[in-house]
Amino acid sequence: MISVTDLRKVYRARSGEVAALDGIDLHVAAGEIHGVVGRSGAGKSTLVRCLTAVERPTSGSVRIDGQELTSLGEAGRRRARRRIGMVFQHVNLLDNRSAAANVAFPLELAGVRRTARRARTAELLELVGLTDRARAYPAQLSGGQRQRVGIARALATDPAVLLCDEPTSALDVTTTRQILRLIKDVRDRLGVTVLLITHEPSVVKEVCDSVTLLRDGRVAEQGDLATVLTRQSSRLARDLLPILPPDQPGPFALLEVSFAGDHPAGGGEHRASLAFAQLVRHLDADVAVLGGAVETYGAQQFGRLRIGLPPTASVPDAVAFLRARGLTTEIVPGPTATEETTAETKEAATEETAWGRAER
Ligand SMILES: Nc1ncnc2c1ncn2[C@@H]1O[C@H](COP(=O)(O)OP(=O)(O)OP(=O)(O)O)[C@@H](O)[C@H]1O
Repeated sequence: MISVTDLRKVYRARSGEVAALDGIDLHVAAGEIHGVVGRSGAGKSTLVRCLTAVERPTSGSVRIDGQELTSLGEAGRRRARRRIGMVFQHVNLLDNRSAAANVAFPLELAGVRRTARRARTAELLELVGLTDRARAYPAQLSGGQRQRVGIARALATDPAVLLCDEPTSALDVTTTRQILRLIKDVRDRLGVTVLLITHEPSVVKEVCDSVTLLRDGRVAEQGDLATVLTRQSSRLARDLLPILPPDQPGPFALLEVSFAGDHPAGGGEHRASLAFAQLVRHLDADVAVLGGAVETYGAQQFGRLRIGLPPTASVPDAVAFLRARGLTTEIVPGPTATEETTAETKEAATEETAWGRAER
């Protein structure tokens, strides 16, 4: 549905050229919710402008719903924009129009007749849970309600893609969660493809099926959520499943284990805890759980655990054992390892880096 290939946008500034986007590939299947996350300056706004054909890329291709945007003239770009519903951080509703009239506005512009307009507006207000606030003016609505009106308005012309640019950045935690649930609900009911741009990694784990981490105009990490969160040295996994560093060094070699799988309560196997129990038996040594973060989203459970191995245990053996059971396992380099394990740790860590590079 959304297909961006080798997209580059270079701005000429007084200080020289700035590559705001430097070879972006991004493919989002129909009906998927894809998150694009990145810090300030990563290139998110430039990407939004290229996707909405407001900005012409320096090179590369942007296809939405099968249509190439980069080669269109002004009229074609205007038409293409109608296939994209936009939701912004600041909703920009028309103050002198009621919620219903705001939702109806794009239908008026598209020349939809009054009766059809009314029916569609009622349907959309019902979809976003605002039927009883149809006559309220923006000043009489809360921030979350205004965003709901914004979502209904974006969906009015039945777009193929809903592009949400920082849709929750101005909202509190509870309202953020409600709006994200609404976006998911809208996708489930209408099958619309959603691209959600945000600087907050936590937004991604709430609703996204897949994610792209942008850094300095490039794709730093990309894939479905489970793959990205269990990838070796994933920056997103560290942000989304943070583990506090240990209070004090102990006589342990430290391993970090990441996993994703079906939630055990839903009948899924509890791969990680099974593997740890087996590891204890295999090593015939105590394995300490020193920290961790486990979260459940939908039917999936994601986790990162830091475990400590006693000096008697072989680190490479433990790493191989856990990896063979499908768990992403990394050695945490640090001063906590004993002399004997340090050599092994370094060796394994070198392998680790090479493996990471090979994978990329
Ligand atoms: N019109 C422009 N002229 C020159 N440089 C620009 C222009 N627009 C963006 N840039 C530069 O391109 C890079 C990416 O900017 P962009 O606004 O896309 O990032 P962003 O991820 O949206 O950041 P933020 O979250 O702060 O909005 C930055 O280095 C920015 O300074």
